[in-house]
Amino acid sequence: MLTLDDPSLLRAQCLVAGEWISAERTIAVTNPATDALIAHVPRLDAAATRRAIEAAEAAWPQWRRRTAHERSAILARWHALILQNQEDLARIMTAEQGKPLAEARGEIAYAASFIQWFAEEAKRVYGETIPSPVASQRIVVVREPVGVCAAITPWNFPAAMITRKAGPALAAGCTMVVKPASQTPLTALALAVLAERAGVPAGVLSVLTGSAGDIGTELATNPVVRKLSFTGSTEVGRLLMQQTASTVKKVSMELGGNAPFIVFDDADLDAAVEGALVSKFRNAGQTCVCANRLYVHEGVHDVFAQKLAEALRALKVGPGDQEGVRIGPLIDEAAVRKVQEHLADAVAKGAQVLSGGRRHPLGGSFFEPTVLTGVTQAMTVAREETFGPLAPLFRFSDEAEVVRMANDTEFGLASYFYARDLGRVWRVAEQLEYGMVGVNTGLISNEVAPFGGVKQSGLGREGSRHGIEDYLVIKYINMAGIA
Ligand SMILES: NC(=O)c1ccc[n+]([C@@H]2O[C@H](COP(=O)([O-])OP(=O)(O)OC[C@H]3O[C@@H](n4cnc5c(N)ncnc54)[C@H](O)[C@@H]3O)[C@@H](O)[C@H]2O)c1
Ligand SMILES: O=C[C@H](O)CS(=O)(=O)O
Repeated sequence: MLTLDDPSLLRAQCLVAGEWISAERTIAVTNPATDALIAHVPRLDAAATRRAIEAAEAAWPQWRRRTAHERSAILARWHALILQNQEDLARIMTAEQGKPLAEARGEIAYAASFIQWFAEEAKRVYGETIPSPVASQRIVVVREPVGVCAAITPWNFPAAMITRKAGPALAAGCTMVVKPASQTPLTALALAVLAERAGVPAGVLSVLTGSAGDIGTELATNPVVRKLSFTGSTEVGRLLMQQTASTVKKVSMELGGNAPFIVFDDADLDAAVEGALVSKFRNAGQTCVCANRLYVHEGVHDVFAQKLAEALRALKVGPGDQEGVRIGPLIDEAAVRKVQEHLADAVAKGAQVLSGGRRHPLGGSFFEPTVLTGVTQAMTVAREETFGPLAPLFRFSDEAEVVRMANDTEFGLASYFYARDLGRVWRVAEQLEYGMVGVNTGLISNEVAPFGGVKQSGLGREGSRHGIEDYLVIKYINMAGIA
């Protein structure tokens, strides 16, 4: 049973055009740890999406005319309300997504930090003047909100992936229609309750649950929508890029990953093990920046493998609302099957299970944190994002060879390596073909740095001073006839 200090935050309705609406057709939201029903949310369609888009268009002129300071003050209130309700929001998140409560609390704080960051960035959308080549002309450049925006977000970070988009959009003076993942809508709807309480005007922010295809296609093809920001799989990202092309929308794509995690022979091994635990097993391995391939120098491989396996054995697996749990359930049965497929393929091709390797005795979608050794580039786990608690170890001996193997993927989101030689740190950091590089750390995500990938891991950056750029357009004003 989900017990909240403020039960009104558990909202089984959608915020559309300033109204909370229900629907005859609904989607069941269940707890992945217990399969228990939490709530039914509306199964909205393209018509409801059009209403939200029309309301966003109608609300935009007034919202963009507010001063940056006024928008900033509303975002600051939203930030404060999120933190004041952190415990309830974390409970809702753990119930519908499964992550341990401590991680959920952390995600709520992380999500709130984007609202706070962009409340401040709203006041720094600067323009420029350019010396004119013509004496009677003056050249001014201003940056303006792009207009009605759409956001489609994944289930693994149900709060932060929304605020990482809504924060800069509203700060820039845009309006936004959000479609959260159907597995984790309640966190998004609770954030919408708090946005409304903070003073976000009707129509400026709508949150719709329902058919991904129906809502998504409307958001991707409706000409009123000028910008679409997507976080999710590369496969769906490609589809949305095709669909948005018909109306030439701005797009931000935060897509899949296949992060290498390299441990050199001069690494601090205890730090590397700690980094591997964070990078590989946060959210039970269900993050886009999880270490997906662990390359360990042959000179330290066996010690590192034993240390990692020993550290894993200390991690408690169980429902996220239980005290001390570090590894919650995977989101669903399909996620477990993908881990099993990667595991079976690797073992069939010669890998060995050092630790774990089975469904957890708790049953359901719980899986033992697993370490594989003897893994090679020929195995599926080297090419596909596992998105589960499976740590495949690859041996290497040569720096140039391991950089080549690390870059041998169509993905380019996050990468990590542990080394202490300064020359090696610079060489490897510069040669890794990724949007983000963690050096001697397994956790690189924060609101101040530009988060995003290269190659087929996406387009654009979220967070940092760059994150608001995707919600702005540049206008050049030439004033002639000046004596
Ligand atoms: N780069 C990042 O910042 C980042 C962050 C989190 C997750 N991810 C990636 O997301 C994936 C896991 O999340 P997921 O399973 O929710 O991804 P997903 O692509 O299946 O779904 C993401 C969102 O897209 C919606 N969607 C699905 N099909 C759609 C369609 N045809 N049209 C419109 N919308 C559609 C879903 O309902 C959901 O809201 C992984 O690949 C992970 O790497 C990336
Ligand atoms: O799944 C990847 C998200 O971006 C989570 S985080 O930003 O790395 O915490």
